[in-house]
Amino acid sequence: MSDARPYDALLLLSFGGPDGPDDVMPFLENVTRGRGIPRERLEEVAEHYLHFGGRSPINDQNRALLAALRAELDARGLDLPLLWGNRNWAPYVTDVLRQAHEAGARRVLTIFTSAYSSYSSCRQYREDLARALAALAAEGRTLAVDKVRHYFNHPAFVRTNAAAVRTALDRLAPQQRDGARLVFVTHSVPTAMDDASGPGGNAYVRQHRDVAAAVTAEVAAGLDREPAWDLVYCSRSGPPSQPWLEPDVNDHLRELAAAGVPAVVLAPVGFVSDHMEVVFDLDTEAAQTAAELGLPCERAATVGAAASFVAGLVDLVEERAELARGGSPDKPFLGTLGASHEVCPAGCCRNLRADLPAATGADYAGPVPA
Ligand SMILES: CC1=C(CCC(=O)O)c2cc3nc(cc4[nH]c(cc5[nH]c(cc1n2)c(C)c5CCC(=O)O)c(CCC(=O)O)c4C)C(CCC(=O)O)=C3C
Ligand SMILES: [Fe+2]
Repeated sequence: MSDARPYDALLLLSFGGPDGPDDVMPFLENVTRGRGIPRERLEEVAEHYLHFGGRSPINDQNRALLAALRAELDARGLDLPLLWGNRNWAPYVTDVLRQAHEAGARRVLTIFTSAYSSYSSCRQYREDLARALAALAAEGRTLAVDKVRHYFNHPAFVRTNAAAVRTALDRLAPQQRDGARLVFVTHSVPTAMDDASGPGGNAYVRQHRDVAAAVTAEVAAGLDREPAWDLVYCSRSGPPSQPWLEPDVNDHLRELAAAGVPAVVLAPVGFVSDHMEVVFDLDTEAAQTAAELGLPCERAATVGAAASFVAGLVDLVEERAELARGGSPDKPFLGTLGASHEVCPAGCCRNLRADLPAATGADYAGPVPA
């Protein structure tokens, strides 16, 4: 029987993005406040958004995911309200949690639109939640928030990505397919951020490598060979003096072409849907690089609102609820790292700039008045 108790609402927590040209600069200012991103980089990224009419794809992607989640919750008889809140653009998480509290919610379960550990992909969302809870506590509203575990190695995430890679391979001409390289892509982060990721450090890279290997193993099971793979990065930001994870996807495509690799599948496993990084950095920029090199290149779909992925997310909701009720659910995973924690250990994915409260962690003491 399906059960989400003790939770009385489910929150999809995301990054947010501009909905039109007038939103672009205020959105970018929200994202980069206090982060020392050079002005030229901001102007360049503003151009990427303006190239798409000033509208990020992320909001529509989230709306599609919400609709699919609602349908899957309903199909399992889970009638808890489904909310959507963002860090950098409306609907802002504090406003959404305030409305939820007004409607009677007291214990909210959260899913982040990011599958991995790191300050940017996990702890910063936990800080957003802590800030929202503190603001609401100051208004006399008390809420408790938990999150589902990291889902990078959940079978649903791995297998949905593997199916997308197979589909992309099938789009290549038969004579290119056999030697095609699987190039897994994620968002670059400062190497210092990776060093501080997860309980033991470097979790960001370790988790991505684990996913890449697990997806490749799933793909290989349907072929008569094990394709070669690499993990590369896109969307580097920050000052040039600061080391970020490399290689950049464009540099890597140049190396592969020089080495005579016949074709490439780009698999953006670092992104849960077609964000700006995917439609610009990969589908526009990297596609252009590959075309210049004469290197056949297919981009695999992101998990987006695929039914198999959405079913996995709702499995995680049920798993987390059972844990909260004191049960010991099965925690399925693929790869070598094991099922991740749902309550982050103290100091996990440390903020290198400031020490701020972060919800859903062992070291979180509850709402901190603003
Ligand atoms: C790891 C990671 C994820 C994945 C986890 C997750 O999904 O949360 C992610 C997601 C996203 N990043 C996004 C957009 C931006 N990220 C920026 C800047 C930065 N990202 C960073 C890391 C990450 N970012 C970092 C270390 C910076 C430097 C500044 C800082 O230390 O914080 C900037 C500033 C301009 C620039 O410098 O590029 C923008 C506009 C969007 C929206 C896209 C859309 O609109 O579709 C999404 C989903
Ligand atoms: Fe980003």
